Amino acid sequence: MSMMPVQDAIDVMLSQVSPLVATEHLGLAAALGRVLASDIRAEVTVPAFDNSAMDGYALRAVEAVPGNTLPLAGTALAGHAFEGAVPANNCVRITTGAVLPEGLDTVVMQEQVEQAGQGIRLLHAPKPGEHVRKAGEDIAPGQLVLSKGQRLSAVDLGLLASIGQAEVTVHRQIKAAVFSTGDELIAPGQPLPAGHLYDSNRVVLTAMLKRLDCDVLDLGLLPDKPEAIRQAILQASDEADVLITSAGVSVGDADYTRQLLSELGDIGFWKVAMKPGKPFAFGSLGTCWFFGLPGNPVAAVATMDVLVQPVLRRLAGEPMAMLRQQPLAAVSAETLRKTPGRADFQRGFYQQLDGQLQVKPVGRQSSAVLSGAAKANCYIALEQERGPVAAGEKVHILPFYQMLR
Ligand SMILES: Nc1nc2c(c(=O)[nH]1)N[C@H]1C(S)=C(S)[C@@H](COP(=O)(O)OP(=O)(O)OC[C@H]3O[C@@H](n4cnc5c(N)ncnc54)[C@H](O)[C@@H]3O)O[C@H]1N2
Ligand code: MOO
Repeated sequence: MSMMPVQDAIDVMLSQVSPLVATEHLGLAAALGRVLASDIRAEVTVPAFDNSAMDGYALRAVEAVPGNTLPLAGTALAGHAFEGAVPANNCVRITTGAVLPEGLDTVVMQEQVEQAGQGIRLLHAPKPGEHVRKAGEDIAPGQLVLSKGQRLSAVDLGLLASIGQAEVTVHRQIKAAVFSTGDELIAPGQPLPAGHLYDSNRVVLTAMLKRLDCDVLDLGLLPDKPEAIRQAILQASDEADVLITSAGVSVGDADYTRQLLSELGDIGFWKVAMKPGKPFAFGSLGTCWFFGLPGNPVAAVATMDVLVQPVLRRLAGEPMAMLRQQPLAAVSAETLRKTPGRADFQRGFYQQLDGQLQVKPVGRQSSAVLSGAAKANCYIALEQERGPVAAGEKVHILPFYQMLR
């Protein structure tokens, strides 16, 4: 089987999955990171009334002649409006957010007046409407506030609260099963026998899935025994929407996962022209999608970020238009090794320097070494057919804020 270019692999997967249809109603406190299942339109006006943007004095702009003294007719505090009519050539003491009294149109900041007996003396001529927030200037009734498919941020939740909404309808969470395989693996916290290493992939993958608000079904650390792996695959296909495994997808003697998958389900494709991450497998087990990630820790992370992330976001209900990762242009500070044939996702650190982004590789670039990846803040994404990069050449980077870190 030949290697599939990265974008083709993403396109093939996206052409097959569609958003989970089930939805649920959640209170705002539980909705952070969830994906909206319908458009949200405002039923209210925000702000609901003309109000003051400053602490100061409300008046009529036509009566505000510098040097004149205006007597105080009363007080308007936030939450406690001034009731009644304001006599001609009077003003009202007002605080930020208080209702603008009937008939008044302008607010003068308190720093721009002098106290004068029972009133104030104006030091400047305000513009009509100065420091007044008009009713509806933020949101009008019927206005689209948030669109279906939007993943809710902290600010989005605040926006919903500001229009009086206490609940939202969101897509249900993706149920994602995860397991690790390998007789050489030991759970963290245990002593490490000779020839073994700790199972870090399951920890990383679970955390990355939580970043996308998935409900994780941890099927544990499995030995290289076909029967154990078969049971886990069957459980995942019964209970989960996706199964994400690491290791066992290459050509080694104990690489059972891919073998079992072709027996129990369908392999869509295997091998992507990506470094790290070549032995990635995609397929299905009935209604459960399967992603077989390479065992090397950095390869598992990179394939999760670049290949699996868009597919999970689509499944969660995000629109196609939101899924494409947005590379930035940067200048490489160093020469980079690269051979044509696979798109390379080197781990880099970028910063702003002399008005442009500059990037350099960090740590050892081996796909078995997590320490370099932990210091990086971006992938240096080198195109499939590109060769070595000289210092000073333009490259594309994918900042980790777009990734599942
Ligand atoms: N003859 C070939 N050998 C290899 C090829 C190839 O094309 N031909 N590809 C290499 C590449 S690239 C990768 S990546 C790995 C992927 O192999 P597998 O996905 O089958 O994974 P394993 O061989 O079982 O393990 C690879 C490596 O990762 C460690 N590992 C596995 N699971 C975990 C875990 N949960 N936590 C931490 N580390 C893990 C494992 O011990 C190995 O060191 O194959 C190359 N070989
Ligand atoms: O491509 Mo493997 O996934 O580099 O080490």
